Amino acid sequence: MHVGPTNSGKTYHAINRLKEAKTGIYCSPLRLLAHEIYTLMNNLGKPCELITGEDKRMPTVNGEIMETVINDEGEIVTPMLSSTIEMSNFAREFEVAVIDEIQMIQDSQRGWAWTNVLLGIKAREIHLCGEESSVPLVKKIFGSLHEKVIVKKYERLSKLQTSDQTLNANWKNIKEGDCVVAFSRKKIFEIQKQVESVTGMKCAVIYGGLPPDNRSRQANLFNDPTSEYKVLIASDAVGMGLNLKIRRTIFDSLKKFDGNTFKPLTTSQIKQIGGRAGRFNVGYDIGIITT
Ligand SMILES: Nc1ncnc2c1ncn2[C@@H]1O[C@H](COP(=O)(O)OP(=O)(O)OP(=O)(O)O)[C@@H](O)[C@H]1O
Repeated sequence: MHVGPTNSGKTYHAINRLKEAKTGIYCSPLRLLAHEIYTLMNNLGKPCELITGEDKRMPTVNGEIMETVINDEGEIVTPMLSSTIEMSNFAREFEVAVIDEIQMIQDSQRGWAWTNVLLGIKAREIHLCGEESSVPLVKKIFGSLHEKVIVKKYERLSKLQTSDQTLNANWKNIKEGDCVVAFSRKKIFEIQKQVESVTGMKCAVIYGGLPPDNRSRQANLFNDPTSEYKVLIASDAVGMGLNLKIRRTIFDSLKKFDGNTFKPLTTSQIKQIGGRAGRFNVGYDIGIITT
């Protein structure tokens, strides 16, 4: 297990191990991250297939789609596979499996997928990345199976501070590198309109339902210092894995609708989402969180 706060290099170390493996699978919490690892592996010359709920892509070699390789069972076989967690492959055997954001195993709606992969994936070595809070549960599960769990703890690579001042939804105070987090698509577009009109800066937009290619484009626009997109308006979809050049995370609300009622965000959710600010090696050394 690679555990620690956001931006502490957990995924970096797990992916480094995946890069060395002859065969491997990356199980992603998000389509966009599955795409990222698919692209990374193929660019490294390790043929990698992509499977998400709405996309299936064969490996590419020098930008060209690779010929299909089919095994005796009629399955397409490539050494590497990057998939969303719900689309993980339980039939194939892998040297290394990387399961990202393992704390999601405690999620009431999607936790089943992490449980399935944890217990069902056929890999000699499983690397779990996520919050330290998931260690007791994972140890309990593997303990009952007499499997060994090694826990590696990481420290955050850049500083994270909370601000003692709120913006009070006064969007005039928005600055370059800010990311406003809101929890409905309607609210995201409302804020985008307001921020653009009062600051004159363009806003990139990221939310869960946005197709992955579009999401990558928005992330690239925001990260590119030469683009006119200086601000990001996003849902909590930014809370997982994306490398974004955020200076300050501004929560539009500290409550989120869970399908039944509005619930206050937990400390861990605030850290996960807010911790996107000040990401190591991609911009600002100190991240700031405010409302
Ligand atoms: N040892 C390292 N050398 C160079 N870059 C690193 C190193 N460790 C991490 N990074 C870079 O720092 C950034 C954050 O690392 P990473 O994504 O692994 O963090 P994480 O702990 O998995 O965080 P999160 O849970 O937020 O995704 C990435 O851009 C990663 O490439």
